[in-house]
Amino acid sequence: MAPTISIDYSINSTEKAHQGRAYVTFLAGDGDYVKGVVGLAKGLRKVKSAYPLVVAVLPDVPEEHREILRSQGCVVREIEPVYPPEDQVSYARDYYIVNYSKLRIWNFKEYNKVVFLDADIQVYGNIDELFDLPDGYMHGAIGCFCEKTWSHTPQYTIGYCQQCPEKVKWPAEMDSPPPPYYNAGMFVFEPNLATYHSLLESLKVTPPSAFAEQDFLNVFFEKVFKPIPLVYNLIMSVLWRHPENVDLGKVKVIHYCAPGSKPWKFTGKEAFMDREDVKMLVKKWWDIYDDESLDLKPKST
Ligand SMILES: O=c1ccn([C@@H]2O[C@H](COP(=O)(O)OP(=O)(O)O)[C@@H](O)[C@H]2O)c(=O)[nH]1
Ligand SMILES: OC[C@H]1O[C@H](O[C@@H]2[C@@H](O)[C@H](O)[C@@H](O)[C@H](O)[C@@H]2O)[C@H](O)[C@@H](O)[C@H]1O
Ligand SMILES: [Mn+2]
Repeated sequence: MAPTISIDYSINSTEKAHQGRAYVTFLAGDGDYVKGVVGLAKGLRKVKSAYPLVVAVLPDVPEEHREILRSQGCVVREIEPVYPPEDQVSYARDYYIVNYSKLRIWNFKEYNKVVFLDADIQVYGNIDELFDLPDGYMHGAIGCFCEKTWSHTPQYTIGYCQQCPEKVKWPAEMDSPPPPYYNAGMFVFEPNLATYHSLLESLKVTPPSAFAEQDFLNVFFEKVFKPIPLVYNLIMSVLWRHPENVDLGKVKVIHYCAPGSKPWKFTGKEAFMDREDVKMLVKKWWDIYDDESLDLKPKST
């Protein structure tokens, strides 16, 4: 009688927890941001990330682009757009209105922990440890108020920045300084249906503002926001606004959000784009994007 071999298909609790983890990015339109997602997929593969990259795509992302993403191992998931209430508002950049659709990822309930990354982000060091950050918080890296995009704010007017709160003191007559404000290009959270519905309900009564969903998320999660080091989301402009806060050799995540810094449309003509560190980082991005050995199915040599 052949021995019966019982195969244990039960997975251990660690593997089970890890199964619910994913990197998520967001793609809208039929333009070149798809190159950002391909670069991100290859960058995550290069640093041997243990979790899949899910791409939340708006309906206007063409099937051809979705196929490219699937061929790079991405999970492509269509989401419906989210629009803020109709209102007169001048966004810091006209297209920011599209970014409210990021809110749909709180409905990705098949995942219990998500690291969100903008498509103009590249990961140069493994960041899987972010999934072990404590539950119940919104983890993110604080941004910078020194770019012209902030010229409409009191902090910009008085020269205050959270990256160097001692440099220009917040005047007592202006009450308290703004609470820590994170850049919504990278954050760590748990999808949750109740939170998702609360976000959508709250958005219905929140007038849109210059930084669209980034402003909205900062207010919504203010009480549970936990800052994490800049190494996990270095806003490129910090390189020249706060060089004392950056050790580029230790940075794991670069966010190509400075005007003119998107690698796929880099001309080097905008302000600060002729810097050696910027040109090096753009080349670094292209080296990964063009590296065929990082394709999901490397072309047979
Ligand atoms: O036409 C667009 C505009 C934005 N995005 C997505 O929305 C994110 C936020 O926009 P962006 O990164 O341009 O804002 P920034 O960080 O530069 O202010 C992008 O990274 C993409 O993931 C997109 O896919 N298509
Ligand atoms: O829709 C609003 C966007 O606002 C943020 O970008 C801005 C903001 O961070 C400013 O602080 C910087 O000055 C600026 O350069 C940068 O582009 C997020 O990166 C993006 O994902 C998205 O949320
Ligand atoms: Mn971005």
